[in-house]
Order: sequence, then C-alpha cells, then structure tokens
Amino acid sequence: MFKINCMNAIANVGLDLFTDNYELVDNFNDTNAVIVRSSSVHDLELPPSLVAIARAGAGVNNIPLDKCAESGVVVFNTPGANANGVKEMVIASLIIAARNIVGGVNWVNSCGPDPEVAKLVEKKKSKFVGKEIKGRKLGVIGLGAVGVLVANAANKLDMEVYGYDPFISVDAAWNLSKYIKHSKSLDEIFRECDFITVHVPSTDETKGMFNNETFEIMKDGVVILNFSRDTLVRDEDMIEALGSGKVGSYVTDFPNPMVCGVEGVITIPHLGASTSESEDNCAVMAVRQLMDYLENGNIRNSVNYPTCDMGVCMQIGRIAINHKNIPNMLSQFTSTFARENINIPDMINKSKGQYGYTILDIEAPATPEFAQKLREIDGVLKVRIIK
Ligand SMILES: NC(=O)c1ccc[n+]([C@@H]2O[C@H](COP(=O)([O-])OP(=O)(O)OC[C@H]3O[C@@H](n4cnc5c(N)ncnc54)[C@H](O)[C@@H]3O)[C@@H](O)[C@H]2O)c1
Ligand SMILES: O=C(O)CC[C@@H](O)C(=O)O
Repeated sequence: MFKINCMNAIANVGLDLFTDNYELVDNFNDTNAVIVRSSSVHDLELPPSLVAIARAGAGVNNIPLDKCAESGVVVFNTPGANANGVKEMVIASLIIAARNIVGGVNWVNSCGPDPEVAKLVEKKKSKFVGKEIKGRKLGVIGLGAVGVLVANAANKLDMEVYGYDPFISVDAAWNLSKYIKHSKSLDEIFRECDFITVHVPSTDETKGMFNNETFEIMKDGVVILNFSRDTLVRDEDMIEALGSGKVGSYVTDFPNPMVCGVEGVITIPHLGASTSESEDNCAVMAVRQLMDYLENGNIRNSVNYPTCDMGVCMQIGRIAINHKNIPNMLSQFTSTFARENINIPDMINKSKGQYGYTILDIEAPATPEFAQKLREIDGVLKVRIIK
C-alpha cells in the first residue's frame, strides 16, 4: 500500500486514477509520495518514507530540489500540462492592459447605482481610450511550453513578435511559428518591444532580470506581463519605473505587499493555470508519473533525476537505486548480486548532474537483505524493492 499526501487541492480526475493499492493521507511525515501545487516544501523535513514529490504544474521553485536529490527523493513536474491556460490568460492580459479595461471597470463600479450612469460613461469614457495590439511589438522571453503558445497566438493576432530563448529545446523550436523574429539578445527585446512577456523559470540567473538598468533600455510606456514568478522583477525598481512612466503598466500573476494597489499594476491572484482543463491535465500527468515510479521504478519528467524507463518488470525481482553520479557504483551493484550467483538479465543506469539512478532486474526475488547490502555502498542514497 502506497501512502500519498496532497499538500494542495488536486483535481479528482487525477486522484481517481489511484487504485486500491494507494491511500490518501493527511500526514506529510508518514507518506511515500507527495502531490503539491504552490505550497512550499522548503522548510519541511523530508521523512525517510518519502520517495517522490510530484509538482502538479511547471514551476518547482517551491521545492528544495538538491535537498530532495540528496535524500533520494525524485521530484517530478508536469511540463506543458497547464500551458494553454496560461497562454489564454496572457493574451487576455495583453488586451486588458492595452485597453485600460481594469481602470474603466473600476471607475464604472465606483459610480454606484447612479441613474445617469449611461450618460456619464459616454461623457467620461475618453479617459480610458486605449491602443490596439495589432501591429505592435511583443517580446517573449523564454520559449518553452508557455512562451511558444503565447508567441504563436500573438502572431495570429497580428502582433509583431520577437522571441528570446538561448536554451530553446528542439521540440519548442519545431512548434514556433516561422513568423516569430529570433532575438539573439535580451537587449533587443528590451529596446524594440511595446509589450514584454516573460516565461522563464525562477532561478539565480533570472532573478531580478527586470530592474533599473534593464528598464533604462526599454521604450517609454512599455507594458510588462509577468506570469512566471515575482522574483524576476525587482519590485522597488518597477514601482519607480511605473511612477516615471517608463513602464506604462505591469501585469503580474504574483501579488505581493510591494506591488498590490500601486497605480499601473494589474494584480491577478495567481490564476494563470487556474482552469479546470489545466488542473485536470496537471493532476492526471502528476499521478501517472508517480504511479509509474512507485510501481515500476520508472522516471519521466523529473527535474532532479534522469529519465529512466524499463517498462513493467517481467523478471522475478526488480530493485531501484538512487545514488551519486560517481565512479564505481555500477560494478558495486552488480557484484552484490554476482556474489550470490544471481543473474541480472536487464538493467539501466542514467545520470543527471551529480545524481544517478539504476534499475536492476534480477532472476531472484529482491529481498530486504539485498536492499540493505546496496544501501551500505558509499554514494547510495535510496534503495527500493520494486518487486
Ligand atoms: N502563472 C502560472 O500559473 C504559471 C503556470 C505555468 C508556468 N508558470 C511559470 O512559467 C514558467 C515557464 O513555464 P513553461 O511551462 O513555459 O516552462 P518551460 O520549462 O517549458 O519553459 C521555460 C523556458 O525558459 C527558457 N529559459 C530558461 N532560462 C532562460 C533565460 N535566462 N532566458 C531566456 N529563456 C530562458 C528555457 O530554455 C525554456 O525554454 C515556469 O517556470 C513557472 O514559473 C506559471
Ligand atoms: O498550481 C497552480 O495553480 C500554479 C501553477 C503554476 O504557477 C506553475 O508553475 O505551473
């Protein structure tokens, strides 16, 4: 029986995939696997029973990836599963910002039940004249699952779209419309674009990429959309740039005490992926990946361990080992079985950065004694008997 702890509400269509061999538990300290959306795992102690964390979403900055890897805990995410939800929100936000829709709606609401409201709006609506997005330049920073969809959709709305991503994947490049201009530097995006939307992960490298120096390069009145993470923007600099008119409008999906209520900021309560479709897609993908890992030892879409797939075990026994990516690990694993004269008809060994993962199919039951011997090898982080 596997115990699963959901740290956030996870769509039933995903949870319903769990068979009778799974139990949903409330206690993080007594679980084999966790499903999480945006709750932070950073300050939690990882219990020895924990083997995997599935992030039902894309961003994993709420999870301590190295600490997990070091404890043999595989962290999964669900790439692309909520990308369409975010794309639609970004397109809506482009238009909302360009047309000052929030300003207009707030003003009408502030009029109260005025019997003359219809006349009043016709008289005063010129305060809310906007601009059309057709023909205007949009810079898309980060051309992954979300960025590619946003770039292609904006192009279809007749925007002139510039894309920047020095690490673009082959798949993303195939999916990107040929009409997207390839920017080779961030400065080009900053210099040329009327609207800039950012779709990169929150990392040390991307932290504070919107700051006084980069605002300096941008056009006056530029509109910035942030559906990635608030860490990408230096808030004090943003507030100054909004005050001076350098930034015309800042749309953010990440309200924080510094930007909430500031003139020119449109704060959205982290709704980018909050559609039933995205929530369902993420839950199904997260649960399927977890089940394949727990039942077969296979890893798909992990952010801290390598992809590793041996299918379903057809042998008598299977053991999965999370370990450091250092010399001599494999020979120590195989000699553990050789000493007992046990054949290994199939195996796989992969690495990602400092960490490695090995699945061994053996012609004998995988016993707790074998597992213990493997655990005693220097550099082994976790050993699981799969079968
Ligand atoms: N608001 C929401 O609800 C919501 C939903 C999904 C994702 N997100 C956020 O958006 C981010 C992107 O999501 P995604 O699904 O497109 O992820 P993704 O991994 O598919 O794409 C990220 C892209 O950013 C690129 N990149 C990384 N560093 C870069 C840099 N310094 N400059 C330019 N490009 C860089 C990568 O090469 C990759 O192509 C996530 O990390 C998450 O933080 C937010
Ligand atoms: O789970 C959510 O609602 C947000 C997810 C989003 O921020 C992500 O990074 O995928």
